[in-house]
This record gives sequence, structure tokens and C-alpha cells, in this order.
Amino acid sequence: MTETQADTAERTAAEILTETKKLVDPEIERRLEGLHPRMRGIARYHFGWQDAQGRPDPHGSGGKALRPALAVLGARAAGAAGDEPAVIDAAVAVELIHNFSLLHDDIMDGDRTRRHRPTAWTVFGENQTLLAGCALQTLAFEVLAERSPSAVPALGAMVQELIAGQSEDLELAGNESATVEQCLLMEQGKTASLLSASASLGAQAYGAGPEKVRLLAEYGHHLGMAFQLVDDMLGIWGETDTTGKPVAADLAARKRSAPVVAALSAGSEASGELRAVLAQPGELSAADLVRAADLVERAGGRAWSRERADLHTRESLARLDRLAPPPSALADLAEVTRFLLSRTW
Ligand SMILES: CC(C)=CCC/C(C)=C/CC/C(C)=C/COP(=O)(O)OP(=O)(O)O
Repeated sequence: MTETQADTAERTAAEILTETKKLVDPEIERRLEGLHPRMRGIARYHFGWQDAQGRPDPHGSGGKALRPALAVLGARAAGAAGDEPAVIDAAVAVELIHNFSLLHDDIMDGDRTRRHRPTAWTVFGENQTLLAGCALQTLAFEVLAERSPSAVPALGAMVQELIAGQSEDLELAGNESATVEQCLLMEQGKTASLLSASASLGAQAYGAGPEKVRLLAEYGHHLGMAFQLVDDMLGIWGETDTTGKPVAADLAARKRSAPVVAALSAGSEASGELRAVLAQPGELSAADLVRAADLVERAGGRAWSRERADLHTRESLARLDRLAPPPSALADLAEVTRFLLSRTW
């Protein structure tokens, strides 16, 4: 194959994400070396690189590496090769922030399983895991500040949005009168802000112009909204075997995720029944969860979320069109977008 053919050969999302992991994981591992040994151990466990005793874990699989992939692909879309040290640093920084947020989120939600393994806090305790999350967040800023100090305020602003979104999420849980607008604003903060920063930060670190950085940020925002809406649907209708999360986990936690809020706001008979099921005191039984999931669907919450996710998908792809990236970068970004939004896990 000639180099030009190799450039434009279509790659699957799995190949793209695996390649990013190969590029970014060794750098994350190297950066973790600088942490306190206990913090490093918790982080390495969470990333799937070792078990609770510090031995290599054959069952561990870190995440999908979506955010670093977006950083690398975004930079390529802006003309970079994608393996420049500043681009890799940006990719490392967004993945560290993501994993800080997961460590803390699992504690806040009391979730016991992530990536098909016990969550870090159930193994190392809440306090040490909180500290490990803080260590990752700080490390993200340290990494980015080395080669791209001018991008640090963008990372800071994004983390503030992430925290605001998470705070709203906690506040909305169990809130009888939550509106879809409040819910979407919360999802913008807790998920889309990081995807937006991921898609644009690699390009910014590479030195791309403001228009390209803006279009990539908008692409990432819409992708993030669609991604969270898909995640919300999986939180209700996802299969445990594929998601690695308990059945209808979000309903059990009485989360006001988008499908639930849309269903409760529909004002139909099913909405009223759903409200009554969710208002029951104590833990919801398996039968209650099945019924609640059915009521969300009957009240239109699933269809509403699907439509909204499709709308954001179209908006994200429109930004890529306007950006007009090199063909191989466009093909990779479009493939990752399509893959993420049709996922079942
Ligand atoms: C400040 C704070 C605590 C914020 C928490 C915000 C939070 C956890 C939002 C959820 C975002 C989300 C859909 C994660 C799954 O990503 P993924 O499917 O890409 O995960 P992976 O890395 O395991 O693949």
C-alpha cells in the first residue's frame, strides 16, 4: 500500500481507540510514576493495569480512551500528525481529568462496579480514593502546563463546568419538579464540557487557529450531549453483561436522567404512574425497576432521548463538515462518532 492509500484507508473505531491507547497509556503510566505510591497504586488499579495487590491484572481493561482519541484526532483535523508531544500531553490531561471524575463519581453514587471490576473505593476505601482522584486532577494540570501553559485556563474552565454539572446532578436526584432544560444543562456540564475540551485541546496545544479550535469544541459539545443521552438510555435499558453496571442502575438510584425527566414531564397517565413508582420509600425491587423502565418508555422518555441524541449527532457532524479536515482525520472522527452513538455498552 502506498503512503497515500494508507492515509485514507478507513479504520474501524476499535482500531482508532486501540491505537490511541498505545500512544497515550505509556505516557500516563510514566506520569503516574511521580505520584505517592498509594495514589499510584489506586490509579493503576482503576486504569486496569494492576489488581488490588499490585500484580498485573489480566482482567483489567481501562476505559475506551475516547477523550484522548478525540484530542489526538482533533489535532490531526487541525493539521497535526497527532503524535507531537504537546498533543499527547493534552490527550493525557483530558484522560486524567476523566478518571479523576470517575473515581469521585463512584463514591458519590455508591457504585460498586466499573469496567466489570469492583470500584476503587470498595477496594481502597473512600478517603484514599478521593485523594487519588485529586492527585489525578492535579497531575492533569501539571502535564498540560509543561508544554502548553496557554491552554491551562481552558482546562480549568472545563473542570469548573464538570464540577457544576455534577453538583446539579446530585441536586436533581429525586427532584420531583426537575425540567428537561435543567437536565440538559446538567448533562452539558458533567459530560459535554469534557468532550468539548477533549476535541479542541489537542488542536489548541498544537497551535491551531481560534476558528478551528472553536469548531472542534462545538463538535465535541454536540458529541458529548449525544453521548450522555445514549449513556442515559443504557443506564435504564442497557444489558448488565455489556455495560458492566447493574440493571436499570439509574432508576434504582432515582437519578433524574434525561429519559426519566422527559417521561415525567409528559403529563400522561404513564408519567403519573412513573412518579408514583419512583416516590416509593426504600429500595426499588427488581419488579419495580422493570415497571419503571417500561413506564419511562410508554411516557415517551426513550423516544425523546433518541431524537435528541440524533439531533446532537447531526449537529456534531455538521461542525466536522465546516472544519473540512484532511480526509483521514475526517474519516476517523466520523467513525468514532458513529461508533459511540450506536454503542450498547
Ligand atoms: C466532578 C465529577 C465527580 C464529575 C463526574 C462526571 C461524570 C462521572 C459524568 C459521567 C460521564 C460519563 C458518561 C462517563 C462514562 O464515560 P466512558 O464510557 O467514556 O468511560 P470509560 O472511560 O470507562 O470508557
